[in-house]
Amino acid sequence: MGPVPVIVLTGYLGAGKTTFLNQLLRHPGARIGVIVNDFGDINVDAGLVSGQVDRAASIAGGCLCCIEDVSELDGALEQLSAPRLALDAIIVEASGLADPVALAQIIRDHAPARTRLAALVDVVDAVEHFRTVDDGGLPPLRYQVASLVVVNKLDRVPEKERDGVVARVRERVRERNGRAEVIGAVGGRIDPALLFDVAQPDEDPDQLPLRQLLLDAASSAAHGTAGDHVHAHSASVATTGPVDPDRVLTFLERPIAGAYRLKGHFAVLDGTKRRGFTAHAVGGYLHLTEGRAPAENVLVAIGVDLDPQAETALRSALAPTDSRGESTPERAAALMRLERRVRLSTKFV
Ligand SMILES: Nc1nc2c(ncn2[C@@H]2O[C@H](COP(=O)(O)OP(=O)(O)OP(=O)(O)O)[C@@H](O)[C@H]2O)c(=O)[nH]1
Repeated sequence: MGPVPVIVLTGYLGAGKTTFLNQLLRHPGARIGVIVNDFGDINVDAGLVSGQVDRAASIAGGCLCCIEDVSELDGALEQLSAPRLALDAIIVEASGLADPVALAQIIRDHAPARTRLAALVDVVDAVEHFRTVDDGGLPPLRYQVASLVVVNKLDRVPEKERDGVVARVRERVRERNGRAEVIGAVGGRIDPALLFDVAQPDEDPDQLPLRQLLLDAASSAAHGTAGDHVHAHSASVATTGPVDPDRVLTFLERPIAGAYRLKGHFAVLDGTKRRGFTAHAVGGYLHLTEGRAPAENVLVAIGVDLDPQAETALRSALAPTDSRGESTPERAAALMRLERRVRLSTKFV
C-alpha cells in the first residue's frame, strides 16, 4: 500500500468547509479519516462533522499553520495513517484563518513518511470572497497552492450571474496557477471523483513551484503582511440550561462589532420540551437550523477586529433563562421568530 493521501481543506471563515467535508463523507465507499482544526477554545466544527468518518482527531485553539510545535498534527497524521486502518484518504479541515501556503509546507515537511499531500481544496464563498479574501490587488498567494477551488454558495448569487462569478474567480486563480480546477457548488456538493482525480503527483521538493511561493510568503511576512494570512481573535462561551430565545436571536441578528463569523448551538424551552438550534452567521447572513437539543449551549465569535467585550456579549446571549418554559405571549412570539428564521435559512442541502 502506498502513502495515504492527505487532502487539505482550506477556506476563509464560514466559506463552507465543514459543509463540503460532510458532503464528501456522505458518499459511501471510501474509508476516510478526518482531522478538524478550529480557531477558538471550543472545537465547534468537530461537532458538526456528520458523515461517515472512519477515524477522527481534532485540534482546537489556534491555526494549525501558526503552531510552533507541530507534534499534535504529526501525532494525528501518524495515528490515522497506521497501516492497520487502511484509510483511503485523510482530510484535514483547517480553521478559517489558516494560511494554505504555510499549511501545505507543514504537511510536506512534517507529515509522516506514510502520508503524502495529495490535494489542497480551497472553498470560496461566492458572495463574500471579493470582499474578504481577494480584494482585487495582487491575487492571493493561496491560489497558487490550491489544486481545486470550489466557489460555494452559488445559490446566494442570482442565477444569471453564477457563471460570471465562477469565471471571475477562475481568472484570478489563473493569474497564479494554471493547473487548479475551479468549479462552482451549492452546499459544498461536488463529484468526489473530481477531488481524487486532481491529486498532485509526487514532485521533487526542489522543483516545487511551492518553493518560490514560500520565499514570496517569507518576504511578505518580512514586510509585515504574513502572506495573505490575517490574524483574528475569537471569543467562545459555553453555558448550560435553556436560553432565552428572544435574547439569543436578537444577538445573532445583530452581532457585536467585528464578529465576522459566529457559530454555535443552543437549547430553548418550548413548554416542557427542549428544542435545539444550530446557528452560523457569516458576514451578516444568518443560517439557523433546528435539531437535537444540545447538552451545552456554545457560541464562538471570530473576527479580525473583534470587540474586546465579545465574551461578555456572548455570555449574556447564552445566559440560562430562569423561566420554566411557561408560555407567555412574549415567549410564543420569540419562538415564532426562531421558527421563521429557520424557514428563511436557505435549504441548500
Ligand atoms: N446559502 C448557502 N449556505 C451555505 C452553503 N454552504 C454552507 N453554507 C452555510 O454557511 C455557513 C458556514 O458553513 P460551514 O460549512 O460551517 O463553513 P466553514 O468554512 O466550515 O466555517 P468555519 O469553520 O467557521 O470557518 C453555515 O451556515 C452553512 O450552512 C451554500 O452553498 N449555500
